[in-house]
Amino acid sequence: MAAAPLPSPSLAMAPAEAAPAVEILGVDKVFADGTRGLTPIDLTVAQGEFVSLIGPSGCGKSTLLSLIANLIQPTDGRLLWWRGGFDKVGQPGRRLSIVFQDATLMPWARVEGNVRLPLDLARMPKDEAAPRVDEALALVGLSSHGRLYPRQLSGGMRMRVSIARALVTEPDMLLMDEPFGALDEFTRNRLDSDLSELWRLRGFTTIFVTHSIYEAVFLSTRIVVMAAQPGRLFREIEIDEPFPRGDAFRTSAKFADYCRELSVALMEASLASGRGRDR
Ligand SMILES: Nc1ncnc2c1ncn2[C@@H]1O[C@H](COP(=O)(O)OP(=O)(O)OP(=O)(O)O)[C@@H](O)[C@H]1O
Repeated sequence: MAAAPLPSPSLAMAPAEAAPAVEILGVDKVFADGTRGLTPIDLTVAQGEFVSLIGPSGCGKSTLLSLIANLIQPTDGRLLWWRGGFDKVGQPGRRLSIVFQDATLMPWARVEGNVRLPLDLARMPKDEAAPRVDEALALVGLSSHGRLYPRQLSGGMRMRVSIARALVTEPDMLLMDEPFGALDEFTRNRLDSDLSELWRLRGFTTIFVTHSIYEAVFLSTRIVVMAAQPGRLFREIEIDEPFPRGDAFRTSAKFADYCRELSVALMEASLASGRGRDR
């Protein structure tokens, strides 16, 4: 994704002073069959942060993301989006988009039609939508691919289309559930670099689910480690490295130190899983 510089201000460098984008207040989730997805969780993500959720399988990462996306409701506790209810989400400054692991493109529609889908659903006139689709495709480096069909694209390109579709609504918050998990490591590294640059330039708050230690360290301003049985927050690690980040960071001793620290935290989270709450 060759992200073109944009004039929009980035809050990404000052998350500590930024207002909350989402507040998760004593939220837990018990599913209809009695499975406890999460024990009560308190977590605030500030505007402009890039927060990764990582932890053993079943620790509730996707459940937490689905709660933030309002796709499911908490059993107890509440969430605030930009200090308000979900009814205000979608208004300017409060736009939310989600990207799933599977690109889920419409096979019968061209790339540009797939990217335009959220604007079509919002009944935006085609002539108004067209420049936004072009811009979103440019952001992910697919300007010349708009007339192709999904079957003509590689897995990495399909995921770029999925990201363009999320960006076309100009989100203030982007939720990503293991978007690059199915890609080879080389493609994943490139998409990570491009996503990091897009995030830096556009300043959207990002909450990113991953199983990859390297990916979490490379992308995040903060990593939230979770433990399972029951799903809960276990530890937080701030990644104190300026942006833009590139291969120099990926190959640095500091990067290796963070990876080691996160790896130890994950081992401890794994050991703590199934042993009830630890904080
Ligand atoms: N719809 C559901 N009904 C019942 N149990 C569910 C449902 N969705 C998730 N769970 C359970 O809630 C717990 C948390 O699941 P979740 O998918 O959020 O974990 P995860 O950390 O995203 O896992 P993974 O890393 O394997 O994707 C698991 O025990 C899971 O089996």
